Amino acid sequence: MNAITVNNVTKTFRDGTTALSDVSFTVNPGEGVILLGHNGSGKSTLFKCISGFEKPTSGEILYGDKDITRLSKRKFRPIRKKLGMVFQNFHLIYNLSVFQNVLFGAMGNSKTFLHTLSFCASDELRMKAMECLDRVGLAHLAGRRADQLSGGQQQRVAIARMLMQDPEVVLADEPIASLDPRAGREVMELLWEIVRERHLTVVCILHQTEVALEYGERFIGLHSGKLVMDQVQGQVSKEELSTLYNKESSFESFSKAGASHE
Ligand SMILES: Nc1ncnc2c1ncn2[C@@H]1O[C@H](COP(=O)(O)OP(=O)(O)OP(=O)(O)O)[C@@H](O)[C@H]1O
Repeated sequence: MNAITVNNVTKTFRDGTTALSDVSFTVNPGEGVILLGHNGSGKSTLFKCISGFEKPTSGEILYGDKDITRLSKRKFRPIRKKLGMVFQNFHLIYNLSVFQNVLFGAMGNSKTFLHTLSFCASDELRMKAMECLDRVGLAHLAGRRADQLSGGQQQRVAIARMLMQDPEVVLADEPIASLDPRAGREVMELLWEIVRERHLTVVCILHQTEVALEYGERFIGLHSGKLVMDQVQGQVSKEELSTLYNKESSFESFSKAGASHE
């Protein structure tokens, strides 16, 4: 298992918007980090940089000892496979079955796209897809079209699809934002159970401060592109987390506990 180290990352887009400004922190293997911040604070940009969809303008992002910002697409591919993504809007293929959606999760590990189509997939892959669906409690819905599921069920399918990848790291971008409170809790409970049982590293963007406090071991806060909070559980209150959502907040009172993680 590898640590993820973000070193002095700045990202300025072509139109001059600086989304991240000199951001540094390390996520240790197996750590459960909640990333918080107001709309536009840079959370998604940071995720895109960590998952290789955006290149930082300066700084480096290490996966273990490899600087992913300098790797070619080909060299980055095996690392990309270790990064499982869960999105707010699930990103399923809605006119395909639940089973087929989960099989697609193996695409990065399979030799060709064809190997992940249900009629071409090996028995081994098919069995694994059913195991992943079973883990999220949806094996009985394998044959149903993805668009005929509730939001909570769709997110569970997305989690099963991610498990097909055998990820080391889970990057969850507001995984419960599209769900009602009850379904959201169920998804968080399931996601956290899975990351704990597999000792996965997780970085999860959340807007719900109570949920964040319940699940996070560590809280990283961004404000206008800057890292303004890095605290472990027990060091931070709901009120302090809430100040991250006020663009006018001043953060001088927060110590960045990052030093304790380095
Ligand atoms: N491709 C882009 N080109 C120009 N500016 C961008 C681009 N992507 C994001 N930004 C800007 O960068 C800043 C950070 O955006 P980002 O989406 O990372 O924030 P966020 O914290 O994820 O917000 P939200 O909670 O609303 O998803 C914003 O000002 C946004 O408008």
